[in-house]
Amino acid sequence: MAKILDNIRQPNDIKKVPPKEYDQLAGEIREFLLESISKTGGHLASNLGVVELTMALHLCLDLPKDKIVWDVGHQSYVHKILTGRKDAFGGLRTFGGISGFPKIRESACDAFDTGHSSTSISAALGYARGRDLLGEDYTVVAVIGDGALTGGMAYEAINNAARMDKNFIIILNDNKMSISENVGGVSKYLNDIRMNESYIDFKEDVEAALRRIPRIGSSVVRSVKRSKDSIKQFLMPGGFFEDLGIDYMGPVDGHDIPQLVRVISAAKRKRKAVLVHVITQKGKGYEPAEEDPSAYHGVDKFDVKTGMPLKKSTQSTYTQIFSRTMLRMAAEDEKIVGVCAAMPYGTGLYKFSKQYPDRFFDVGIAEEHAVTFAAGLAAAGMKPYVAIYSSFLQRSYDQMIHDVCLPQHPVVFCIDRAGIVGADGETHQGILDLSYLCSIPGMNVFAPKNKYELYDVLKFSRTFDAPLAIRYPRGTAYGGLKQFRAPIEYGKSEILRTGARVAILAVGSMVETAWDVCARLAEENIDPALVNVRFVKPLDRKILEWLARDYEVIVTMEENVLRGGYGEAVAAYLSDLRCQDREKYGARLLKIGIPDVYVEHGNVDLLKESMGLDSLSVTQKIIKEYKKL
Ligand SMILES: Cc1ncc(C[n+]2csc(CCOP(=O)(O)OP(=O)(O)O)c2C)c(N)n1
Ligand SMILES: CC(=O)[C@@H](O)[C@H](O)COP(=O)(O)O
Ligand SMILES: [Mg+2]
Repeated sequence: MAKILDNIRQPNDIKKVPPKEYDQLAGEIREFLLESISKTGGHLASNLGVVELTMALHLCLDLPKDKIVWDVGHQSYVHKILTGRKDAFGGLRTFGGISGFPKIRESACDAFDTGHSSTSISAALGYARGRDLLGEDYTVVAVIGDGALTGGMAYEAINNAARMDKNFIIILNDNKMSISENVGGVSKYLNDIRMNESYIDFKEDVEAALRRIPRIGSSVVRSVKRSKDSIKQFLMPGGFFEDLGIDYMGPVDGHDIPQLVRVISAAKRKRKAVLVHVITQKGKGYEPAEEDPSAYHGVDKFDVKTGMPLKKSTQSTYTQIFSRTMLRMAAEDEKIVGVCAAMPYGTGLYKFSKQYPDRFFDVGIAEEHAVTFAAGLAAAGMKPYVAIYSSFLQRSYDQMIHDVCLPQHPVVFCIDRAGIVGADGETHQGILDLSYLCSIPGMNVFAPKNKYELYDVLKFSRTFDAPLAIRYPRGTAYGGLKQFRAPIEYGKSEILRTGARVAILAVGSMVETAWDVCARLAEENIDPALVNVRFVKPLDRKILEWLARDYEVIVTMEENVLRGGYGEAVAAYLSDLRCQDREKYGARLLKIGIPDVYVEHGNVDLLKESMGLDSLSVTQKIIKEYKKL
């Protein structure tokens, strides 16, 4: 049977659909999302939850003239389907395929690239201010989730938006969920409003009735609106926003298209900033996702019938090693506390949160606060472990300097998703952390070579009385090289092979690759030394002096951009040594790492190969260098 969705081929095509067919179209979109994402993986529950909201926005707006900025952007699949990209979903998040996030390069209907949380209101406000300065006329809408609304940047923007005297629309998509249950005061506030079940017309009817009271009616309404008690919440939910000068409309049923169209159309007529509070269900329309939206936030390929993943990995991930070790350490030391920013599952603190609820803090999507909060915990005598993804920790650069490293509070940063993460693309690749961490005076940086060493360095961290950052990649934990397990010694690297003429210094995940490179080089009668760097900062100067003196080519390997990375630190030190004695420290340096670029989405191995980080590419580069000797 012909599908309505088949006629949605370009932006605004939805406007040709008769209203009586909206529900059928919504059903077809959900069916398409399930069919497609079950084959490719991606973000499911959030997109199932915004089908009607996205349809209503597309019915009320004229894209690409009007602008929608999707916060985080993981919920923009329906927007992409309605703007002519349905047929590209077979390649979702694959190399050269469409992104899982909005990308201006992909479509003029993607007004702003997103990926990290809580940026939408700022970006949209910038659009609106630019529009007004240029005397242009289009609608600007930020769509932000209740989770993203726990991010501080959103309040900086809301504070600024309150001064708008032209139309500016914020759609708050409230589904009570971040990736896990949403947390904090904001979530409670929104829950109270939601519980109130006050609908727009009912609230207006009550207000109109009050105003009809002769002589005193209007003043009654005014005093109620000024009252601090719950009746205000009833009559005027969203008081927080209203008190800031932002009109509040809602709560609105986020699955009722006619109601949404009516409210969004009304919001478009406002000559100020207006927040439309939309209530949706994350995972709507797919029972397994409705039951457990966290589990279906980000999915691998799965069986639509059962909801189960098609392949279940039996090997531990670095996240699981971290999770298990945290539980063991916490059992022995009550000073150990765990902090995360809205990602207990992803970072491996979920079990810790269940076993030690009083010593676990999920601060919401608030990485800046998480770090300074941890510094406060350390100042109070606790031993804080901040579990956070490499790319999200970028947010907390100043807090790591100002609140942790300058005062030398012993905070441990457990940095997951360090290196190429793959499918999430540019915004999520963890390829900058060695650079930004090593630039901070007083920070110590460790990269474990395998799962045993992650365990060992976590145990080492317990009594380490200074800031320590431990970075490890997404996914399966390398279980090889277990024969090498020298005790962790502060600032010391680990020599795995001595060899001759060529010496490889490999960082973290690159040790596994380097071990394979050594095997390949052996076939060319090249017998390199191999050092597991371990401490990226401080440098193990003794080892570097030895290699610079006794070897002819030094190779550094890191899954990080070269700029400001380990290789450049080694280069600087070798240069200092040569200033002392050019002859003595004459080794040449070959740096292997990620160039000064952003890395798009795709398969991890494929991306590494494209940047020359794979074993064969590294081997060929070393042979080429060796032949110059
Ligand atoms: C700075 C930052 N921290 C963490 C994340 C990971 N993350 C992606 S979506 C999400 C939850 C967003 O919740 P919400 O805004 O309510 O959207 P929903 O999935 O409920 O639609 C989180 C924590 C991120 N993308 N950016
Ligand atoms: C949208 C977002 O930022 C998160 O959902 C992120 O995609 C999670 O990444 P992992 O899948 O590596 O946990
Ligand atoms: Mg949410």
